Amino acid sequence: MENKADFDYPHTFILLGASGDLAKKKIYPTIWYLYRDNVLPKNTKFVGYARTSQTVSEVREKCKKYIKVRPGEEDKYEEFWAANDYLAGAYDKRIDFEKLNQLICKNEKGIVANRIFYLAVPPTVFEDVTVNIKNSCVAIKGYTRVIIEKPFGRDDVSSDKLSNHLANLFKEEQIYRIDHYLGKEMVQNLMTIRFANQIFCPSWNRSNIASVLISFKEPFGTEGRGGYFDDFGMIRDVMQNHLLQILSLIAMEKPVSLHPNDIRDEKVKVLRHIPAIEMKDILVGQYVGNPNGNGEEKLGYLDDPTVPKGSVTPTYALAALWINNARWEGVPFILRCGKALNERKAEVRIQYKDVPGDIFGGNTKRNELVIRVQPGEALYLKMMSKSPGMKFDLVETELDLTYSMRYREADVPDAYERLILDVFTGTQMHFVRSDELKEAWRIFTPILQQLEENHVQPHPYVFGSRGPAAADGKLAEYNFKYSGSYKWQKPSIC
Ligand SMILES: NC(=O)C1=CN([C@@H]2O[C@H](COP(=O)(O)OP(=O)(O)OC[C@H]3O[C@@H](n4cnc5c(N)ncnc54)[C@H](OP(=O)(O)O)[C@@H]3O)[C@@H](O)[C@H]2O)C=CC1
Ligand SMILES: O=C1O[C@H](COP(=O)(O)O)[C@@H](O)[C@H](O)[C@H]1O
Repeated sequence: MENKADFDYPHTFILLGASGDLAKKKIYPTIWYLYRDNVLPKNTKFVGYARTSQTVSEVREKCKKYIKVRPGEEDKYEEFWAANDYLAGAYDKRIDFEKLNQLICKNEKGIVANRIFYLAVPPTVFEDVTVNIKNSCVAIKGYTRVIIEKPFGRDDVSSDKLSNHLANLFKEEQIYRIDHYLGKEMVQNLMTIRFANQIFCPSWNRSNIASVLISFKEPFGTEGRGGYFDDFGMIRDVMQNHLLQILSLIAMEKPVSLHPNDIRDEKVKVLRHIPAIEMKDILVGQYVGNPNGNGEEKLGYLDDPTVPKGSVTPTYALAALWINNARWEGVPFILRCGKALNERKAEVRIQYKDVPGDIFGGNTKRNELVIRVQPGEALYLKMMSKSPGMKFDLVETELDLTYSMRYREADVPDAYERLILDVFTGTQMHFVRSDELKEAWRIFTPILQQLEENHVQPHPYVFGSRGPAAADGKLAEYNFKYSGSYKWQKPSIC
């Protein structure tokens, strides 16, 4: 936090794009939960702004489906909406932003007051909105912070343009680039797992680790969002941001301290060791229809009427990234993500090398440290043990930290709750810095260009399957061994 006393000043949270999907599904519910839990500064007001002419009651009605109000919270909920205002205005008219400024000033009473702008708007109006905030709406005394959502450009050139545009208007300390995966419990746990456990630190390197697999799977397709998605594709949607962020937290060196800039310095450093992805190291896929997916017909990506005919946009991608430094040279970091797959899952698998000098007749299996981000946060280490009893056989088993069992009372907050609260407290640890973004685009832009210019045909995979058949072959190629022999005995409480 810049200054603890900041929390005593009036704050205004301004949601631009307040009529949109993200606003109603995610941002309004999140600010309500933060308000309900009394973690926001006492005098916080909320202002929605968008082109649509509507009242606060209408906004409230639209959000109803997505907001949870528990019994006993009704009065607080009324109070929350009473702290809300809404103004309709254009994104490109300075005069409208001057009106917005007047509305914000109502809460401020001429003293020090802080303002947070959340840009839940499409990239097309991004530049206008930020210029208008700068010209008409910055706090006179107090801070102005701006939260922005991806896409942060679509390649290195457009991302640099956006970064330069923002840098001309705001200081880096004012800009909070959200990658909501950085707000997830197990992603935030990565540094603790690594740097607070002597057992992992010494083995976290090329001498011991064979490969690292970072996966994101979703069981649904683009579902009418195909038009938007088609312009970006799976690599830009998930791999270049969420999965690469996870990679950098797994691979970076220990930061000097927990200061946000020390952490981000290390993330940038490790990214600088990664060369741009080569064509030989990528496999892309696109889902096709499944007449009997989960008991009902599932349409293929190209069947979505909002998707351009014959599109080769990937809905699945697997890529191996190489980190050319002393710790990781030769260890493949496999990033894998896809829509319309068999399950919802985000996880990391750190697969250790085979035990050298085997004395167990080749029956040992590799250790694997699995960090399950979602669903059901868990950390488990697959290991070999003697089978209990008279025999001297080996069994594959696990050391298991399943959150729902170990921390039954814990309330794991949603990623957006943590991240928005971080903006109020002024901590940028879990936000993307501009130089990180630059490195991310350096790694991904060439391969995106090659895929697009060469119109590379994606491998088809059936909606609801594990992805293209060729992907498992790729995993083996990158020294990720799947034996299929591991069996987990689900505890009855799980
Ligand atoms: N604490 C907990 O909650 C714990 C839960 N478990 C559960 O036990 C089950 C098994 O554990 P897990 O570590 O996943 O065991 P496995 O090593 O058997 O891995 C299973 C995963 O491997 C992948 N896979 C399947 N076929 C192949 C193939 N031919 N080639 C390569 N990969 C393949 C699949 O994921 P994909 O489709 O993504 O490739 C599958 O989910 C899981 O459901 C796990 O969640 C285990 C331990 C603790
Ligand atoms: O950023 C994105 O993430 C979501 C998945 O988020 P999760 O928190 O539900 O795992 C994904 O559906 C979307 O396409 C992508 O833009």
